[in-house]
Amino acid sequence: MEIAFTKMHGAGNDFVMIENLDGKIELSSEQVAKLCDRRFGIGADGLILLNPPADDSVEATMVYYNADGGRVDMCGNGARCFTSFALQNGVGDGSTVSFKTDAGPMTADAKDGQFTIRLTPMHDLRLDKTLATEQGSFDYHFMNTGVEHVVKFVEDVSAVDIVPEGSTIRYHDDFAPKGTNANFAQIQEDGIIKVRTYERGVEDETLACGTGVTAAAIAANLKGLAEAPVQLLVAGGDVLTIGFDREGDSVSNITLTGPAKNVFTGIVEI
Ligand SMILES: N[C@@H](CCC[C@H](N)C(=O)O)C(=O)O
Repeated sequence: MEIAFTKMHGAGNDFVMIENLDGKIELSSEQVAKLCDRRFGIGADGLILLNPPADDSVEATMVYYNADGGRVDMCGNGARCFTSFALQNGVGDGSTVSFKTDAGPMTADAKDGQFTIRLTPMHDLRLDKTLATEQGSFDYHFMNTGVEHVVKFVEDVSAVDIVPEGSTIRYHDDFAPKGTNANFAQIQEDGIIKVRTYERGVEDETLACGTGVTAAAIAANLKGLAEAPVQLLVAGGDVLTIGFDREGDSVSNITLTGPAKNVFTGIVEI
């Protein structure tokens, strides 16, 4: 079977996008993993299906798979690419799209090459926790911004050995059985937060993580280290912007703004 795809990226977090508005394409996790493989497939951090809406409250459904073929609830950079891809495929009103993800419904819009998604409410917040590992203990913050994220503030993010440190957090018993993504964040003097992320399901550092920078921005704000809107510099070199309202300990109306770009299109055999 041949499938048409578009390769896209959002701040260097890259995805295979497949238009499936007739709902005919169903992929096994093995097929997704092969399509995302950088040697035997197209190569990507994740794969996204543009599926039909499940009901008339939205215009489409976003189905997200990590590169390992596992389906997870949400992907922030992926949702920006999904917005652009849906608009390119005639979904929405030309600049705005509503869609369901496994994390919940969301709306998004496009303006001047920037895409803004309104995220589902943040939950499962755990601030100021301590993680004991074989390498020692450290403080962290945890929350679900669509998917699970640990945020660890560090002095110099370039000095972090992301894969061993990130995988220690990702597979730690405290986050079992689902595991978590791990973000290392440095508050720079200019107020921009530099973030590097180890992603579950890619099992490596990615060049950006939208829900991860959202967690870092909210953690920084709740700790009195940043004011909304928060700007975050990701490993791919782009700056993403997180907006939200804060009242006491409550955070609402969370938005993620950044680029989404087409790279190439093609036909792949599965
Ligand atoms: N890159 C994404 C997050 C994708 C899901 C993540 N790997 C997980 O397993 O939770 C983003 O931009 O948010």
